[in-house]
Amino acid sequence: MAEARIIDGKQFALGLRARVAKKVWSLKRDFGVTPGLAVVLVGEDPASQVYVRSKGKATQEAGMASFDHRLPAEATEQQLLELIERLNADPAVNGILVQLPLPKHIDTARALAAIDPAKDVDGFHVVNAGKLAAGIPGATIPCTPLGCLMLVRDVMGRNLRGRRALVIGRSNIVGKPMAQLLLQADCTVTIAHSRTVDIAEECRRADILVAAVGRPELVRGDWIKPGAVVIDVGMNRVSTAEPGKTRLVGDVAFEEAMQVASAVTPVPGGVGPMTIACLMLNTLASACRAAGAPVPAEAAP
Ligand SMILES: NC(=O)C1=CN([C@@H]2O[C@H](COP(=O)(O)OP(=O)(O)OC[C@H]3O[C@@H](n4cnc5c(N)ncnc54)[C@H](OP(=O)(O)O)[C@@H]3O)[C@@H](O)[C@H]2O)C=CC1
Ligand SMILES: Nc1nc(=O)c2c([nH]1)NC[C@@H]1CN(c3ccc(C(=O)N[C@@H](CCC(=O)O)C(=O)O)cc3)C=[N+]21
Ligand SMILES: [Mg+2]
Repeated sequence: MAEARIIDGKQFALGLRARVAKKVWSLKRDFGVTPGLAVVLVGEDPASQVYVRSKGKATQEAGMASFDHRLPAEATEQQLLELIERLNADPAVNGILVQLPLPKHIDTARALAAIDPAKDVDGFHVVNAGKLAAGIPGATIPCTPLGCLMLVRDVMGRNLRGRRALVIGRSNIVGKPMAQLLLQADCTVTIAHSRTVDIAEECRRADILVAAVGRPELVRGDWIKPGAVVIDVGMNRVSTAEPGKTRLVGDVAFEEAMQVASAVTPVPGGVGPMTIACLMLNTLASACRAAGAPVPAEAAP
């Protein structure tokens, strides 16, 4: 069989960001509104600093206002909650993203609950998670699952009815909302996790396989159904033969998957860039709702 198609998430994300930038411009022209995204980083974790910088750059490239807020690693939970309250009250801020993970002395659930659900561009607030689960329109959809669904539809078409989907991972930020989206799209959805008995066998049934685990190359080629579409969310930094040098690998053994699947996302260049593009889309959508302007259809899949 021929090798699988490599799903170019980087290219798709560039296109999405260009569509967002156009709509930002018309929102300015027609409603006099410039969307604004505030990113809050607590502490100096180098990986988080890299993400936060690329989010700020993407925000400006989309013509939106970017607000950067840094708190020291020792900041108290109260200081973070006060900052979130100020951002909730600031009309120039349409989106608030509190970069995760937070230092251990801060209660993540409490911080996320403090964000105004209308400004929760991550879609992590229980109001948005609940709306997604209950099928209530107007929810903000978490960026990574939304981006994954866009890539699946780009390959398989919009109609996913009756497809068997397996999501590996059940976190609130990736696995669970991913499963909800696929269910809403009429797939037959299974969720696997660390207590799943025979994960390879579950994988072999799946037409759509989404791996969001955080285990380098866990998913092997012989776990994959021939012709399946494989979405690799994993971002694992592993050491190489060269001392001090690291590289990024996904949760899927990419070369093996390419021999069996019909399409596979690479790491990097797959899901990661889609997460950022969907964050831009969600920020635009929040600004549209605040201004009473039509919400882009792509934000409500
Ligand atoms: N590209 C992007 O934009 C993003 C990438 N990521 C990446 O995606 C991955 C997952 O992230 P996240 O959901 O936050 O991670 P979590 O650690 O919160 O969740 C991991 C999930 O995988 C399950 N799991 C762990 N080990 C196994 C195993 N051996 N077999 C089966 N299931 C297992 C866990 O099961 P249990 O619940 O039983 O513990 C858990 O449900 C990470 O690599 C992360 O870096 C995350 C966000 C965005
Ligand atoms: N509140 C919050 N929201 C998040 O959405 C959030 C978060 N916290 N904490 C961390 C994770 C991780 N995450 C990524 C975003 C972009 C890439 C990305 O752009 N990756 C590129 C480049 C990777 C590289 O080269 O380092 C790629 O995969 O091609 C990856 C991962 C968002 N997260
Ligand atoms: Mg996200």
